[in-house]
Amino acid sequence: MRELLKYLKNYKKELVLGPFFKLLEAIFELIVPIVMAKIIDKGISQNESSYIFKMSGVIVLLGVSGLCFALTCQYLAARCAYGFGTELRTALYKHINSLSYTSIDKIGTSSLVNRLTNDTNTVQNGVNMFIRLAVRAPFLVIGAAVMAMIIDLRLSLVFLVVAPLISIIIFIIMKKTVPMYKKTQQCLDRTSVLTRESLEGARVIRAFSRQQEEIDEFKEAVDDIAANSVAVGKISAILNPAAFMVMNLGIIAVIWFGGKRINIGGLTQGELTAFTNYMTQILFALVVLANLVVIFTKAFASANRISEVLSLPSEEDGNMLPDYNNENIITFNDVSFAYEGAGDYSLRNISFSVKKGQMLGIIGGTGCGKSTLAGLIPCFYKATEGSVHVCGTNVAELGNSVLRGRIGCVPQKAVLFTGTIRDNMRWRKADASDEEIINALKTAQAWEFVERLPDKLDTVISQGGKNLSGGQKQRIAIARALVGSPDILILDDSTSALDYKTDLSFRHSLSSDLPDTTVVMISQRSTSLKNADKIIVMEDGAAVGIGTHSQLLKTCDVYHDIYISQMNEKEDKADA
Ligand SMILES: Nc1ncnc2c1ncn2[C@@H]1O[C@H](COP(=O)(O)OP(=O)(O)OP(=O)(O)O)[C@@H](O)[C@H]1O
Repeated sequence: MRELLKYLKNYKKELVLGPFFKLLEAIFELIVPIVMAKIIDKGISQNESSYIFKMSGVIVLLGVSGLCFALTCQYLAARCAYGFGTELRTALYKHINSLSYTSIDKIGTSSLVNRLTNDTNTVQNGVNMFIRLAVRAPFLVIGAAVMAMIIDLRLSLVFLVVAPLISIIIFIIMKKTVPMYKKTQQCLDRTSVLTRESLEGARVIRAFSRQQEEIDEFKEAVDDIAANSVAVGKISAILNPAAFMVMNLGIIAVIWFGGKRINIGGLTQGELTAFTNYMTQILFALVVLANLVVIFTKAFASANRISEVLSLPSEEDGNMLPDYNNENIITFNDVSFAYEGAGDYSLRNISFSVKKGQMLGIIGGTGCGKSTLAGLIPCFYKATEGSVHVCGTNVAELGNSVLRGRIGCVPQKAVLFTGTIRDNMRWRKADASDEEIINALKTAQAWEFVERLPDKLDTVISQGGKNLSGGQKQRIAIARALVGSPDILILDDSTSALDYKTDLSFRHSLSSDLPDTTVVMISQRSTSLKNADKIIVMEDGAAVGIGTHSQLLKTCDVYHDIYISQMNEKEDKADA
């Protein structure tokens, strides 16, 4: 929580001046009933119209000055709250970008988006309201009570009964509703996650005709919010009538006892009017305080959720890659790995090494740990046991930007970003020339279709690359990783959408165009890995075979079975 306060440090002036101006407005508001009393007691009772006009002018002046103070406070509050919100959002966004995969997995992407948007807005609103009302409302309650006591101490005993009664009503209602507000916030969170998932997966939902199930699930979540909000509304609805009832009973008591005091000359009519005015001021201020409690409760809950993210450690920037002459560019020493929170190991006792310029193939059934193994090389996750070395240095000790700058990654799902093809191609190397980009596109077998596009490299890729086919997206994603000739290229089943011929041409171009690049290729097709210098056969997190294609055919049953089944499939297709 305290961590968030540092984003307010540039707004100290607003934090002091804002409530100060609101305080001035409240002081002026407290003066008005006194002036009213004077108008009644002197102006009206003695029929002094000039006095009435003069004092009415004072009331107008007080009103206009109060308005100016209120507007100044509003301006300062907005400056502070929105400035704070912007700084917090920027810092949070920067921090999220520096989080390790493990931390991102822990919170979840949808929840991170919510914290970055909804929660920062709620905290921002909390700061705004703090400046505008946190000082004013309690000051008005105390100030009005003091003013009433100054007018008539004995009559103000009514306050001692009315104010605690109203406070008790507010307390009981808040006690019931505050937890419900928290629950509503959780329900809103769930709705945001569902909205995000169903919009992102709209095509899949339609392909599986799951619209109704999604609508039902969404409706259930929205109904939860509605039910909660209605329940809160019903309880909160009691607040105003109950408080006003107590207040009006109080006013009756004040007028009753006050009338008697007027008769014996202990109080004037104007003072009694001022007294009742102070009573209503107290009531309104107490209701504002109740609303403030709700706003602050929400803001504190959101601040905690933001703090939780900010307290997650950033990926530290470690050492530079030293000059390295040993030929083993990647080495796994008895590596085991378990995802945080997952009961079981996803990788067990993996040991192998790859030489510079070689190609390492990884093959195995789904969920056997291929992507997990490849993800340890750029240190997306740190090995739980054992160590991973790149260029002879433990990746856990290397600076991530240094390490990842040397590695080109093509993930399983080709993700492109809004912008031109050229923009997307410059992700590894910001100043890559068109020639470098075109060479990378040629190696990835993508230039043939990019060249035919009317705008070529200037073609705009729409959100998520929706204006490209799956194979085209994959080829651009591969080309993006090739720009700047990385030392290591990781292809995570990245040629799955390519036909056999394009896949073959790509592999040929890769070995001729980037002879010094070490390639780690995950593939379901044994034919794609046939020429690899080393193939790791994975099964249930363990390496059940390591060797060349011909060695594995003889020594590894799993590999032999995969190869034979794929050959049979090919023959079946040829027969058909
Ligand atoms: N972020 C994660 N958190 C927890 N468990 C995970 C995570 N990612 C993967 N796993 C688990 O680790 C195991 C290995 O997953 P991995 O993605 O490495 O398999 P894979 O061989 O690449 O599969 P596929 O061929 O289907 O892509 C699986 O059991 C999977 O459920």
